[in-house]
Amino acid sequence: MSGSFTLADLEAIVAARAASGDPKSYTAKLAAKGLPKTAKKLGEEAVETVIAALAEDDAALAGEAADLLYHLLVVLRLRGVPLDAVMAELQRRTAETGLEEKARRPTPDAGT
Ligand SMILES: N=c1c2ncn([C@@H]3O[C@H](COP(=O)(O)OP(=O)(O)OP(=O)(O)O)[C@@H](O)[C@H]3O)c2ncn1[C@@H]1O[C@H](COP(=O)(O)O)[C@@H](O)[C@H]1O
Repeated sequence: MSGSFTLADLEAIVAARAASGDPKSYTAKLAAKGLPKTAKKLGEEAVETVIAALAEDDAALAGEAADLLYHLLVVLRLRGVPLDAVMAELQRRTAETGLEEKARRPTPDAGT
């Protein structure tokens, strides 16, 4: 059980470790590589999560999802986007259904 541990708690850990310069910190090492490398890593974790969702057991999927959320928080940190901004957007979307929100999105340019 995770108790009261939240993504906001992990966000604070990520912020502190990214700024720590601690040679033993994976977060510091990743942050030092910069946004392009970290974003690429996030993409890899997303693919690994998809593979786990389709072909692995529940524990493997939970592990890959944890890797994905952690790497997302590192990317958000490097971009200076607080988790609160993501949560505010998700909360705003609760006012309507996903399909209603989708219908309001700009349609892709058909090339005309
Ligand atoms: N939640 C995580 C977390 N999830 C995944 N990972 C790391 O993400 C990496 C993903 O593994 P991969 O095999 O995909 O990648 P890798 O080959 O190890 O790394 P690359 O060389 O590919 O970059 C592993 O090294 C994991 O340890 C994490 N590292 C840190 N945290 C949290 O961050 C805290 C601080 O960690 P440090 O910054 O290491 O002190 C920890 O106490 C945790 O709470």
